[in-house]
Order: sequence, then structure tokens, then C-alpha cells
Amino acid sequence: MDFDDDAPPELVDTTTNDAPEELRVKVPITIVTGYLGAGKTTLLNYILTAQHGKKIAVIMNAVDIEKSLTVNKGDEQVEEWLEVGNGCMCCSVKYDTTEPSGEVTNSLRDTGVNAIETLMEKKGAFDYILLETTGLADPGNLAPLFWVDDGLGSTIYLDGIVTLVDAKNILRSLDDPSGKVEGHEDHEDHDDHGPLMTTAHVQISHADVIVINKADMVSERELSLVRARIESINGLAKIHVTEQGVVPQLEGFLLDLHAYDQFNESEASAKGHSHLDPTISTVTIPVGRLRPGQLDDVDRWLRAVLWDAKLPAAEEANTFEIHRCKGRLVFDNGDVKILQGVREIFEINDAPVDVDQETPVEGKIVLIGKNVAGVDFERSFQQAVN
Ligand SMILES: Nc1nc2c(ncn2[C@@H]2O[C@H](COP(=O)(O)OP(=O)(O)OP(=O)(O)O)[C@@H](O)[C@H]2O)c(=O)[nH]1
Ligand SMILES: [Zn+2]
Repeated sequence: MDFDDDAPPELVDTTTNDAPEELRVKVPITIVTGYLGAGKTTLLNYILTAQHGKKIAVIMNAVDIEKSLTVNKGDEQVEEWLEVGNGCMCCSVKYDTTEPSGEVTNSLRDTGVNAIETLMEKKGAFDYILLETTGLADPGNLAPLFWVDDGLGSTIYLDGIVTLVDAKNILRSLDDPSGKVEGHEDHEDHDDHGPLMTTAHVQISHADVIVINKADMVSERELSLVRARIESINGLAKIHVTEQGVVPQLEGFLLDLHAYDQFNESEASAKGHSHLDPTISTVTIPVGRLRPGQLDDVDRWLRAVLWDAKLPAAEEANTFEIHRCKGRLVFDNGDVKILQGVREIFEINDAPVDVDQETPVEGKIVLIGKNVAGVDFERSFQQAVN
């Protein structure tokens, strides 16, 4: 199919304008992050040229005022420019520190969402949106932009975060003081002490899928060291190994991740309790069956841990910082709820009804963050919920 140079790409409009708002199909957005040169562009180019019959909008290198947007249709590619208002999409997102919740204010959140919605109004909807961040982006700042409450009536939703790592350089990046990131806003006082936290750390800790790329550059042994270090940082993410970003399929690797609305048992399969990384690790808190009335206790405990970065009733101050949390809460009346959190923001929603699956007997909460090793979250949780 040919494109007229001047004509906009004719994408099929799946959001028929006369359809009621709530019937519109929401478009998933995947954030693709990874350290400088890890292979993000290589991966996205591979996706744009792979035959998959899907309309995928790829927003490359989201750093300039105007973002280059490549729309893929069949074997044609069309460049578009996406305006996102005031400057860098990731840097313009700031937490409102006057809100105890640290919630991103709606106006800032709207920046990224509106830009994409405007584009879809002009061009018709996409099946998927992939957003490549700059190599130095902290996905914890970007995710809340697209993690929008249903109530806001957005036409897009955050499907998940994919982090690429360069198999050859990742271990060095994790130990390189020049890659140090500033502490997140409310914990700056702890920043000069404690173990080194690099950009590579925050990109791995927030990931739902980690692609270890450039496998051709390392030996089997090096690769297993890389994998072990990554698993010890983030015990929730699915890990894939690739060369030239060639993933065997898109679903589950980059698309259809449902990382922000589901909690799959396999993901949280306890991968042991290693502390290979001195900075960030994953802890799992087993949660027995709860009474419906205990939801408030869980909520209060999470607010203390995520908003105040402290255990309720703890004598000593902690210095932990939670980047990602996920969980499943099982209630004795049969209800199942899913916990999702990124940094200070969290949500507890009813689990999607899955007729094939039996109601799980027990719940769990998984926390990924800085300085969490050695903190007795489990005991604190048991005390708070009773
Ligand atoms: N040996 C090898 N090289 C690769 C592989 N994947 C990508 N590269 C090369 O690595 C370099 C960086 O790849 P990019 O895709 O530009 O990486 P990026 O993450 O987009 O880089 P920035 O946008 O600069 O952060 C390029 O020269 C790629 O050709 C791989 O699997 N093996
Ligand atoms: Zn930025």
C-alpha cells in the first residue's frame, strides 16, 4: 500500500466516535526503557519491521519538545511528530510534594496522556503504543503519567514497563558511581549514605519485563551472573535473553503484559532470597486470608510504608524506599483483590474474574525497593493487620 506524502496515514479508527465513552477500546502503552546503548532503538526497529498485523505507534527517544513518532502500518513507516507541551515528557512529571500521597497532579498527568489522545483523534486509534525513554530516564517518574484511573475516562492504559539491559555492560553500570541517581524527593536526607543506587538500578527495579540484550557479547557464565544479579534486584519481572532485540513473539514480551492490572502466580514464584545486589532487592510478604474489614488495616499499613517510608510503630527510622509493589489479597468471603503500586502511588482493585482459575487460598505482597533487605516487613504487616 502506498502513502501519499502529504496525506496522514489512514489508520483504521476503532474508536467509532459515536460509541459511548465506556465502550471505547483502551489502547495499551508499554514503556521501553534501558541504559544508554542497551538496544532500545534496535528492538523498536525490529518491531516496526516485523510482520504482526498490528497498528503500533512507537514514540522514540522521548526527550525533546517534539517527539518523533513512527507509525507502522504493514510494511510502511510514517514519521509523525508528537508535541507534549512543556519540554521533556519524563522531566516534566513531578510529584506534588504538598500531597501526602505524593500523587502526580492531574494536570501533569494529563500532559502525556493528552498528547497521545490528541494524536489518536487525528490519526485514528492504534492497537498498541510503545514509548522509548531516554537512556537516563527513571521509569518511576514516567509510569504514573500513563497509569490513569478508570474514572478519568482515558483512552489509553499502562500495560507495563520493559527494561533492556546490555549483557556486556550491565554489571559495570550497576557498580559505577557515575551512574548514581538522586534520591527520590522525600528521602533526600538518606542520599549520601547507604549503597549506590544507579540509573540501571531504578530501570531494573521498576520493570515488569527485563530483556537481556547483546547475549552474543558474553559467555554463558557471564550471562548467568547477569541474570542472577537482575533476579535478585527484581524478583517479579519476566526475564528474556535476546540478540539484536529479536524477541520470539511480541505478546508477553512487549505487548499484552497486563502488568498493572493482573498478578500472576508465576511471576512471583519465589526465586530465592539472594542478596547479590547491595542496593535493591525484592521481598515477599505472605498474607493469609483476610476478613473484609481488614482491608482498611492493609491500606493503612501500605500508606505508612509507601508514603512515609516507615514501618508503623517502628522505633528506629528506616531508610528503605519502595519502587514497585504488587500483591494479591484473598478474603474469606471469596473476594480477591489486586494491589498495584509504583513508588508512592498504589491502588487496590477487584481482581479480574477468571473462570478458569480457582480462587487462590492465600495472598501475598511483593515489594521491590532500596534497602529493603533485613527489614522485617512481614512482622510489621502481621501486627498491623489483626
Ligand atoms: N553485538 C550486539 N550489538 C547490538 C545488539 N543490539 C544492539 N546492538 C548495537 O548496539 C548499539 C546501540 O543500540 P541502540 O539500539 O541504538 O541502543 P539504544 O538503547 O537505543 O541507545 P540510546 O538511545 O543511545 O540509549 C547499536 O550499534 C546496535 O547495533 C546485540 O544484540 N548485539
Ligand atoms: Zn527526561
